Amino acid sequence: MEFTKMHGLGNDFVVVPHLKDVPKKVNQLAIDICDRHFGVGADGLVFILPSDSADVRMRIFNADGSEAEQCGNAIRCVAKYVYDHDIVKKEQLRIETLAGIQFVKLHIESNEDIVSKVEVDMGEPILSGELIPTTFEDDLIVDKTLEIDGVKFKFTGVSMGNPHAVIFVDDAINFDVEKWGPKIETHPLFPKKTNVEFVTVKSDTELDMRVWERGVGQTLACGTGACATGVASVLTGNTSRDVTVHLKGGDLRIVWNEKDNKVYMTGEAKEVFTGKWLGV
Ligand SMILES: N[C@@H](CCC[C@H](N)C(=O)O)C(=O)O
Repeated sequence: MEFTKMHGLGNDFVVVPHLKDVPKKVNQLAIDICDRHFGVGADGLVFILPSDSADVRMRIFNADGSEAEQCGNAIRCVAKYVYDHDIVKKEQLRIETLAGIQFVKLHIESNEDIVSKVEVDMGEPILSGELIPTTFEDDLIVDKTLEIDGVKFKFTGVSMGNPHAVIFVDDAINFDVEKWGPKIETHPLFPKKTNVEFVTVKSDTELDMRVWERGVGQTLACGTGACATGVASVLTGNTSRDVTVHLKGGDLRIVWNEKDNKVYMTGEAKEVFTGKWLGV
C-alpha cells in the first residue's frame, strides 16, 4: 500500500491516496501504521477516496484506531495533495467527510503552481449540549463546570463535526496537558469522549492553544480544535471573530463569520515523504 506522509503544523498523517475504499481491518491498520516505533508513526491515517457528491471523500482514523468525523489539518493536506498531484486540478474544491461536505479554497504560488495555504469553510459550529454531544441539554454550553479529582474547570462545548471542550487557563503553554487531557477526554459528561483545548487569551485577536486529542493524545496542532477555540472565545466575550491561534506547530487563522455563521480556517499543509507499507 503506497502512502504519503503529510502534516498540518506538525499534526501528522499517513495519507493513502489511491484506494477505492478503506481496507479491511482498517482500525487495526491505523493502530499499526501510526505506531511511532513499529510503524510509520503518525497522529492519524487518512484515505482519499472517490466521492459521489463531491470532488473527493476523506476518511480519517485516529492513532488508537477510532474513526473521527472531521479533521481540520487533514482536510488541508488532502486538498493540497489532490491539487499538487493533478487528481483534482481546481482551486476551489469540495471534500466529503463524515461531518458533511467541506468547501476548500487553495492559495497557489502562481510561479510554481504549488499550494502555499489552504482555506477551508468548516461549516457552522454545533453548539447545543445534546448534539456536541454532552450530557447537558442546554442550547449553549458556555462556562459549564467540570470536576475531576476535586479540581474544577470551566469549559465551553463546541462541535465542528467532532466534539471539543475548550478550557481557558492562565498559561496554556506551561499547562499540564498530559495530566488533565486524558481525564477530561474520557469524562462521563462527554458520551462520545471529547477533544480538549487549553487556551490563553493574549489579545482581542490572538490566542495560545494546547490540545489533547481524542483517540491520539497531545498533538502539535488541531484544526477543528482551533476552530472550536475561535468560537468559544467569541461566546465567552474573550476575542473578536477573526483570530490567530498559536499552536505548538504553528499558527492558524480562524474567522467565525457573522453573516453566514460559518467558521473559516486558513493554514499550511506539507508533504514530507512517500513510502510503501508492507504490512497489508
Ligand atoms: N487533528 C484533527 C482532529 C482529528 C480527530 C480528533 N482526534 C477526533 O477524534 O475528533 C484536526 O486537525 O482537526
